[in-house]
Amino acid sequence: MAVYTEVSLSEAQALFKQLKLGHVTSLKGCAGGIENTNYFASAELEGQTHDYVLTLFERLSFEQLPFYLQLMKHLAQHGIAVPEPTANDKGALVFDVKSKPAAVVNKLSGASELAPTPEHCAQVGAMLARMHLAGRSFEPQQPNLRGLSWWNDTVPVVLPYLTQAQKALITQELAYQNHVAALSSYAALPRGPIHADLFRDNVLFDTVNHAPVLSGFFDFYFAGIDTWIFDLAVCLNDWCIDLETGKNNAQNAHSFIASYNQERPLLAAERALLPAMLRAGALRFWLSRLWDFHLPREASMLQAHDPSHFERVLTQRVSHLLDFDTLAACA
Ligand SMILES: Nc1ncnc2c1ncn2[C@@H]1O[C@H](COP(=O)(O)OP(=O)(O)OP(=O)(O)O)[C@@H](O)[C@H]1O
Ligand SMILES: N[C@@H](CCO)C(=O)O
Repeated sequence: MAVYTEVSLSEAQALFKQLKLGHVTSLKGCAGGIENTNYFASAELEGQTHDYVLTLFERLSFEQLPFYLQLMKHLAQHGIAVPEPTANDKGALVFDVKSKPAAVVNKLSGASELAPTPEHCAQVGAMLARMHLAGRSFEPQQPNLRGLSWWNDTVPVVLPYLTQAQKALITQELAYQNHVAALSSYAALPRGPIHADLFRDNVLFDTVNHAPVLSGFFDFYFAGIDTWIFDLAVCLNDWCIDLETGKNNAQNAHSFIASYNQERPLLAAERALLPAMLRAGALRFWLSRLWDFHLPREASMLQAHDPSHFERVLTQRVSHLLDFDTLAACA
């Protein structure tokens, strides 16, 4: 149960009053999630009930949060289905609840799809592309804090915990990624705000007439400025991967890339570097999972995910350099 900090109805009431969201009629701790305290709240305003999520951030600070919340607000206001943070009179999006930074966003409907089909992938791919385009007019800058410089800092920290074969794989991959990052074709890639963690559990779908309808993306707290193709690669490494074997699911990948490409045609340089970015995405999550697993932070509430899954994905991505059929199909 992800309620690390208890919030009373009257504390929620005070915040909702400040935000002019009406009278809180229900407040329930949310069982999902492991990083933050989340409450589902309903509030009545002018005879209508609206549903919200009240989040108390257990890891991120008051200073770090505006980038993420402003990005969500910007995307929501540009027609992308993401939770929109509520501002107070002064335009602030982060508030103090129980000495923790807190925010209130609208609740998206639906549920995560943990066994996605090509139809789910098509909808996520299209909205990912639209999200990238909508992000072009977002001005605040914050790098992807889980990007190359974090990999360079963190690989040496996890090395002592690895077997010889794992050490070889991770150091060779890091060297390869440093090489890619130095290429002029990499420097020229289009970039902007990316989600950077858009896994199956960060997307919700409704069911309408027995068919899935994407209701939105959430959990933007690893977002940052990075290449759009890296964001696409992170998605392909989760939505289009067999979780048992780490193997590419070509049907899902084709659907994901084709619908992304329809909204925003990939540049030749992006196509050329996609295989390298698939490796980068696998390295990023293998590394963060190794780091969480072997070096749990003090008093951390995070339950580490299985690192070996992304070791398998990386191995697959390195040995099957490119799923040519998938890319060719969306050319
Ligand atoms: N805006 C939203 N609308 C609907 N449901 C939401 C929203 N935000 C969060 N949720 C629900 O709350 C659950 C927990 O949210 P989230 O995944 O952001 O938790 P977390 O603890 O912040 O992060 P983590 O994914 O790292 O555990 C989600 O699985 C989702 O079901
Ligand atoms: N999506 C990440 C968890 C952090 O949000 C992972 O699966 O390792």
